[in-house]
This record gives sequence, structure tokens and C-alpha cells, in this order.
Amino acid sequence: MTAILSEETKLRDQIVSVGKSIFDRGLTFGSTGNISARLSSGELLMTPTNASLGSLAPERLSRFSAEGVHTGGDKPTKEAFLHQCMYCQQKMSGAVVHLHSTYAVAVSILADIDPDDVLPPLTAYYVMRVGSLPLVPYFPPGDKALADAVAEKAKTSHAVLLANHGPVVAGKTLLDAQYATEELEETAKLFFILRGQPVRPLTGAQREQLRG
Ligand SMILES: O=C(CO)COP(=O)(O)O
Ligand SMILES: [Zn+2]
Repeated sequence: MTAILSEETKLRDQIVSVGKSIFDRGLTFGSTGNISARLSSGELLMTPTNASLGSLAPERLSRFSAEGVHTGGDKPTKEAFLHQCMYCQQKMSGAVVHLHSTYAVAVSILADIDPDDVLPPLTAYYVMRVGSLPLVPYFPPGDKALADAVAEKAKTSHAVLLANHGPVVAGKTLLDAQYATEELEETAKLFFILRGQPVRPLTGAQREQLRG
């Protein structure tokens, strides 16, 4: 019992510190974005709706049973279904991060991107941490249809980009999900810096080497 409590306490504190770090560096703003993390019991902790990631309280995080029932804490994020879909499709995931990070959102609004894989493989770390990034068609935030559309794309990718909205990224741990989301945002920024210039993305063989 003590071990279970301490795992949960540590995870609650980690969600709060990751949220603050993300918010303080302007990677999401206002009350946008949400974070969830999975306990070894299968229960989920999630950020509450309308909460700023910069000032989360560990004891107020929403809690879900392994069966997906809200069992405690404040009213959960309106994207709770979306987070649950990511865990269903990406079985090894221990955490999911969703942000409204500016450059990734900007990419999600462009008319001429490849919906199967939005960003080119510009750097090794992008390939290592993100890999591929399918675009999920637009649905309003919190719409159950958005969660269903995410489930479809998340079958093949742990990172997806919501059209006219922002990224959703699953990771084995909360830090993995955080780092991958940050890598995605920086690559979106590079994409804009380099737009209109001839670029030399990583080749297929270079990508394979990183995956190997
Ligand atoms: O990013 C958001 C919706 O997509 C924020 O919603 P919540 O405040 O309900 O978490
Ligand atoms: Zn959102």
C-alpha cells in the first residue's frame, strides 16, 4: 500500500513540475493543454479542465480507474476521451501530453502539408523522438468525434497533430512524452525558419540507422 501511494505521489508531483516547466517556457498558454500519466495499476491521473499547466495542484488532479471511470479530484480535462484513446492504441504508453505550442499549431493550419506525415525528417532527434506525425482532421476541442479520429491515427503513431489545434504525444514515461512534444515543437519552428529554402532532410538510410 505504501509503495502504491508513493508511486502516485511522485507521479502527481511530476505532472505538476512538467506542467510548470512547459507553461513557464511558453509552450502552451492560458488554460490550454493537458497532461495525463498512468500508474502501474492502470489508473490514470489527468489535469483538470480549465486549469493552467503553470499552476496545477497535485491533490486536485483528476483520477480515473483502470476501467476509465472518474474516481476523484477536480472535473477532468475535456480531452479525457482523447487521452484514453492514446493509451488504448499505444499500449506501452505511460503518459500523454497535449499542447497548443505555437509553431506546431501554425503547421497544423497550413493548407499544403502531407496529412500522412506533416513534418520532414529534418534532424536526428526529431526522427528518434517523434518519427512520424499524421494530421487528425479538425473537430472542436472535447468533441467525442475528435477522440475517435485520434484513435484512428494513433494506431500507427505515438504522436499526432490535431488540425487547427495542436499536438498530442504519448511516451513510455512522462519525460519521454514531454521531450518528444518539445522536439516536435522545435522541428515545427525549424520548418518555418527553412521554408522556401532548399533543404536536405535525412535520407531513408539515415532514418533507418537511427531506428536500428
Ligand atoms: O487544450 C484544451 C482543449 O483542447 C484545454 O482543455 P481543458 O482545459 O479541458 O484541458
Ligand atoms: Zn487543446
